[in-house]
Amino acid sequence: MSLANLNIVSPVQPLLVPKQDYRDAMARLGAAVNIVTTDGPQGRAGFTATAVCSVTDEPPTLLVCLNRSGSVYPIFKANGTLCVNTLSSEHKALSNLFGGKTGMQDRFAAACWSTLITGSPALEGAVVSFDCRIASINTVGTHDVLLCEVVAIERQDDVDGLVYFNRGYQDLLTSAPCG
Ligand SMILES: NC(=O)C1=CN([C@@H]2O[C@H](COP(=O)(O)OP(=O)(O)OC[C@H]3O[C@@H](n4cnc5c(N)ncnc54)[C@H](O)[C@@H]3O)[C@@H](O)[C@H]2O)C=CC1
Ligand SMILES: Cc1cc2nc3c(=O)[nH]c(=O)nc-3n(C[C@H](O)[C@H](O)[C@H](O)COP(=O)(O)O)c2cc1C
Repeated sequence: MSLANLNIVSPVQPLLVPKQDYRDAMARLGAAVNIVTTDGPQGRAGFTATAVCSVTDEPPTLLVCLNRSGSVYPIFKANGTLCVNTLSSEHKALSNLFGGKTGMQDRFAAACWSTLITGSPALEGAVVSFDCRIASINTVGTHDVLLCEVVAIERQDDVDGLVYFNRGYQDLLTSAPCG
């Protein structure tokens, strides 16, 4: 038999773990907290996201996983640009506000914003803001994976970071206390 005829994908599908087991396990995987924003022809929108990570530095690319059932989904897709604002320890209330069910006006009124290149809102006081154009989109289950090329960066090196772990927030100190 030639190698080309070998069936390397098993016809027997292994059973998948239940959704709640997966969520309980993912709750133990700490992650940075971000507010992802956009502005453009379809208007302004933003949402809290932990499903963000670096893909490659050539070209500088990160990914954002966005639930297609969210009110913000069609706005991001149509605008084609976004800004990933990584939150500091001062931003816990803002994270909850952008985490759903609040109108866009109220979400954005709670903080100060500027713009970098794309026009997507950059959060003042963010640990870092990555201004991006959406280069491609892959659909996986309930989410779209947005592959985003970074066109501008703004950093603040002297603020403490924020991590979401065990369904709660933890501060990340920029410099450990002396002693
Ligand atoms: N990737 C996502 O879409 C995430 C969505 N959320 C949203 O925030 C709500 C509160 O989250 P938690 O307090 O952490 O409790 P939870 O029990 O609903 O979620 C636990 C963990 O599972 C993962 N998760 C939750 N919903 C998910 C989804 N639809 N797709 C993929 N992964 C998901 C995340 O890592 C989350 O921290 C969730 O119910 C969900 O709506 C939270 C974190 C990530
Ligand atoms: C801590 C936290 C992390 C979240 N991470 C994501 C994420 O990575 N991707 C996502 O699509 N939604 C995520 N969400 C949910 C969105 O923020 C929420 O669905 C979004 O604000 C849209 O809500 P709306 O449909 O009420 O406008 C997260 C929520 C919280 C509180």
